[in-house]
Amino acid sequence: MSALATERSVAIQAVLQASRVCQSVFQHLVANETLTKNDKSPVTVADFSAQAIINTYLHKAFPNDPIVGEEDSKDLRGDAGKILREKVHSLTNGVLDESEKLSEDQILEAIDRGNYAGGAKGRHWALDPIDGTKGFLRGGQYAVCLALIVDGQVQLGVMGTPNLPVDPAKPDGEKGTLFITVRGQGAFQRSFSTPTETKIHFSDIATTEEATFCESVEAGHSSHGDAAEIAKLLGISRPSVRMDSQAKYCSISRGDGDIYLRLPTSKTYVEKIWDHASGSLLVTEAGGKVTDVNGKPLDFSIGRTLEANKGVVAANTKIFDRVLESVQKVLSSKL
Ligand SMILES: Nc1ncnc2c1ncn2[C@@H]1O[C@H](COP(=O)(O)O)[C@@H](O)[C@H]1OP(=O)(O)O
Ligand SMILES: [Mg+2]
Ligand SMILES: [Mg+2]
Ligand SMILES: [Mg+2]
Repeated sequence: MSALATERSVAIQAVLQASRVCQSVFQHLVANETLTKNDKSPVTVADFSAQAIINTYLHKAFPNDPIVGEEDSKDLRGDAGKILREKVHSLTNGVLDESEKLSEDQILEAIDRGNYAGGAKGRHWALDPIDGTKGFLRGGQYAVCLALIVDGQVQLGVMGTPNLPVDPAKPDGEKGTLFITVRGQGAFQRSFSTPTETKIHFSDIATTEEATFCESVEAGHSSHGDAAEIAKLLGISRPSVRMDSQAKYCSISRGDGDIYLRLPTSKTYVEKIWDHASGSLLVTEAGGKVTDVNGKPLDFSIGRTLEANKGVVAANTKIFDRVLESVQKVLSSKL
């Protein structure tokens, strides 16, 4: 049996079920209701439900593994949290089998199992139950992201992207793609509906002129202006593909785009490990390279954040050095 085979299959089941609960919340609370512009509650319900489901699956299979999860149950407790708690409870159980159903207390307990501080020793999971909350609300891209970190190094990543087409050549075809990677074993994708996996890899472009950028929709999360300047230096003329969430890591890993930059927009923002753990391993296993904007490897050994890093540069290995050089040229001119 290959290394981490059990972890791989548990992570796949957990992410699939969590992705289904997100789809169900979207159908129940977003698609069928008129939302006021600032009503973020549907995504909150989906966030909590997805974290409860994944932590329950992980705890059942690996009771001693700690979890670094983005959410905690504070907003679901007491009288103030009653309405939200009831929604999370009913929507979570709506996708679970009869034997798996959870009580309200079990849901709260499961969510709070994500309170681990992280660090350099031993193994722990890193979970972003929904990455790309804005994408979720727009019916655009979002991702359920789970990674296993051992002694500070990401060893396994599974990402569910409910709105990403299975076949990029058929944008109106089946949606719901799962991305799976284990260190040293390559990168794979499959649909939500069929377990057959296909190996994925970066496109085989050799020059930056042929490249396409994949960037955040939100300019507040990564500077569009700096990206445009970098594109110019690299001779890129194709328009950037903009999408929310870690689906950007997935897209470049299967060759839909070639470069993903997260260019700091503030001096104070610190990236979180759950936003990059699974995506960065997917990229390296698919033939790409990832560092921060200073060319330093992402350091997952510090705790819940990537405190030692600034921004992210991910690209096809063949063009990576030129991309990083241009990133540094543009960013250093801003200092
Ligand atoms: N100022 C910021 N710079 C970079 N990333 C940010 C910033 N503020 C929030 N984020 C995170 O960016 C991710 C979404 O990125 P994108 O726009 O590329 O889809 C989310 O995980 C979000 O965190 P959070 O989940 O706390 O909102
Ligand atoms: Mg996130
Ligand atoms: Mg999130
Ligand atoms: Mg968040």
